[in-house]
Amino acid sequence: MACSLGVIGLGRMAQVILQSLFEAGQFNPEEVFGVVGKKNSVERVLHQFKSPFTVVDVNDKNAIDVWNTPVKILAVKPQQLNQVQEKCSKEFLAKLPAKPLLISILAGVKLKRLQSLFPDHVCVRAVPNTPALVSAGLTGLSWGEEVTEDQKSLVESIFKPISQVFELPEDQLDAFLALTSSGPAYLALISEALADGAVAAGLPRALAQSLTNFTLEGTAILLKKKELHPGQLKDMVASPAGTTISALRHLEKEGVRSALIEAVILAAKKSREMA
Ligand SMILES: NC(=O)C1=CN([C@@H]2O[C@H](COP(=O)(O)OP(=O)(O)OC[C@H]3O[C@@H](n4cnc5c(N)ncnc54)[C@H](O)[C@@H]3O)[C@@H](O)[C@H]2O)C=CC1
Ligand SMILES: O=C(O)[C@@H]1CCC=N1
Repeated sequence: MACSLGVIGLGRMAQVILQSLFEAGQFNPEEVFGVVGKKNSVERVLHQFKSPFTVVDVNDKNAIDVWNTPVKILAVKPQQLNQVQEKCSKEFLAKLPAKPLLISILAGVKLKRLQSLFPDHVCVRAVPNTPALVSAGLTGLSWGEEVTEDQKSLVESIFKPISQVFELPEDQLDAFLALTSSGPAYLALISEALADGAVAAGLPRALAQSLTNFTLEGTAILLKKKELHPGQLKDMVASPAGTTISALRHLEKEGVRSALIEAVILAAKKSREMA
């Protein structure tokens, strides 16, 4: 049976997307054809999913079948893009009724480059993030030339069950990625550090981590629901001569605000360099 969805590269982010698509019933496992980079990854991926979908490694003779799918998610690292392009089968592409859709989630790689590497495809860029695993993700989308309204709807139907979707001009995608795709790692680091602080101040580890997560979640909900500016919330919490203002004073002295600003700028710069 010809598969409807090809996935090239089944690392961490592709697995998040695929897992969520299966859970949302958006694709059935038997409709999916996956290609991985190494032979021993086949077993790892199948074990992880526990659902029977076709996965082969890039050197398998059947790997070429992935080019026979009308929709593909390209999820290798930017450095692996040329290797993928070398295996692209013109023979299959010529047999497809319409130009197939290639959805690239690669950081930084521009539509212009994708279109020149894969001229027989209609290309789209999607910038997802890991909270998609719990349907709380964000995805930035930029459309390549020739994308039809039907293809736009199809791409949205892939990402909407797992994330809020934002259509953006392509030149904003690096900043979007630096904030939302890399963001979970910054917040995880902050979460771990805050829990360490609570342990140092006397709480048991598991309780400290759980309370930290609730505090982050509650704060995000409060800011969003009440449409508060972060500065307003800070002022609501910091009592005169109280605990919070002494902690905030220390954070400012250590340059935490500036470090976070620079972190996002650096991630956006790195994304641009990956192009
Ligand atoms: N991890 C994240 O949170 C996000 C990642 N991205 C982008 O998603 C892409 C994948 O990232 P990760 O999943 O984190 O990386 P990863 O390293 O976990 O996954 C890449 C996978 O591609 C496989 N691969 C290598 N060469 C291949 C080939 N020729 N054919 C098929 N498969 C091949 C590798 O074996 C590996 O499993 C990157 O381009 C990254 O910029 C975008 C947004 C968020
Ligand atoms: O760290 C990375 O390069 C990828 C892209 C954004 C999140 N993870």
